[in-house]
Amino acid sequence: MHPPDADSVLVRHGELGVKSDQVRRKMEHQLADNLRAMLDARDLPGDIDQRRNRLFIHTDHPEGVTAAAADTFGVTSASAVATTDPTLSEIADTLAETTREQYDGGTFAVEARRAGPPSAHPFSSSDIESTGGTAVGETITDMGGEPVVDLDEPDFELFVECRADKAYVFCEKRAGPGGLPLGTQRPVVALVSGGIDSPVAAWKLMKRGAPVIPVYVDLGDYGGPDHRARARSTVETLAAYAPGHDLSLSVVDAGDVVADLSEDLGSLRMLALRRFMLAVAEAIARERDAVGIVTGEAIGQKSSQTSANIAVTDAATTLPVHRPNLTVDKSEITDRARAIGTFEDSTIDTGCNRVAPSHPETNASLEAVRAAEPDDLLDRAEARARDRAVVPIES
Ligand SMILES: Nc1ncnc2c1ncn2[C@@H]1O[C@H](COP(=O)(O)OP(=O)(O)OP(=O)(O)O)[C@@H](O)[C@H]1O
Repeated sequence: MHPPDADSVLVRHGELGVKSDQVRRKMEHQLADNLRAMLDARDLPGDIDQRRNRLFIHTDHPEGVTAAAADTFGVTSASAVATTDPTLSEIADTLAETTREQYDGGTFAVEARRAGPPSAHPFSSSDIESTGGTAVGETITDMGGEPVVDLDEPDFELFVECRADKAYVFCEKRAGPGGLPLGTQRPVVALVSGGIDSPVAAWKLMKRGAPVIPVYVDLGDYGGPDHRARARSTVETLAAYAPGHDLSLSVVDAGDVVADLSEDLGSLRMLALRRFMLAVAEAIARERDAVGIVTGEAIGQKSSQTSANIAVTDAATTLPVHRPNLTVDKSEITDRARAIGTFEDSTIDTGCNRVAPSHPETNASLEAVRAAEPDDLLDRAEARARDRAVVPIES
């Protein structure tokens, strides 16, 4: 919902404001680049105007641009605004026009913020609220309604932001993902299985500014083409949040490794496989200058993810393994997957064979796993990582 004469989108970012000037400027530039790429990816016109602590996108497609900004990491909220002169009468007229266009019954409120030195305007923010509120009330009466103000939970809310040179009127603050602009942290390798959890984990790292290098370990007969396709689809959905950043999917062939482990390792096979995957991720990270690995694991969610077993798998790599879902309940991870759009891809039935043993070890020791797994397991991981296929992903 936006004012009829909306000509720009006001983009707010949260955490950047508390950084030093130098860091903030760099992050704001990255955010502007990412917004530019997001608009291009969606074929939306817009001129980005970078101001201190906020950005404006001047556009004649306010709805689409608001949605694009609200999908961009680092953005806390976005509003399609009508720009007007910073006078009480112009602001009141714009509020009245917006009411005529958008009011659909119920209570209303006007919330105003005035910024700048007191000398910038001969009125206060409460003056804007009372003059604006009167204009809105009169418009509702003209429309045959009964104007009732509710400052706590209005059905229809209008906002005014009045600055020294311009005033902005809007009816919505569309929430963005928050976090930091993508590209303001060093990259990490994301182990993406295509299940519900790992795309969410990768998205969370992206939200904090770290680009991800997605890696899928192909399980051969234990996975199959649908399993691979599912992983690819989740990465395509993630890539839509990251235009301008390369999310090509590395596919590492491991069918024979899984078959060997399944034959020889009994209750420890999942741990050896997880260690193989982390070693693959580390090899790719070293080559691509990435500084960590992200997985979808949550403590205790599966036998390979007990606190004891995580210690054993972690020992396969010297890189930090980020597990942003570690303490998050499955229902919450699933809600997030639905919100970011990866849930549907993740729940495609793949009919893949089960690698996990019927009685998996839940309290393994590193010594026992090392003794049981093939001596060359981690070397094989390194070799497989070198031979990987890279599938381009469009954003
Ligand atoms: N085939 C795979 N390729 C790449 N990474 C994988 C693969 N299988 C598992 N992983 C990584 O190991 C983590 C734990 O594996 P788990 O068996 O729980 O995966 P899953 O249930 O198939 O998928 P998810 O954890 O995404 O829901 C995953 O979150 C993912 O980061």
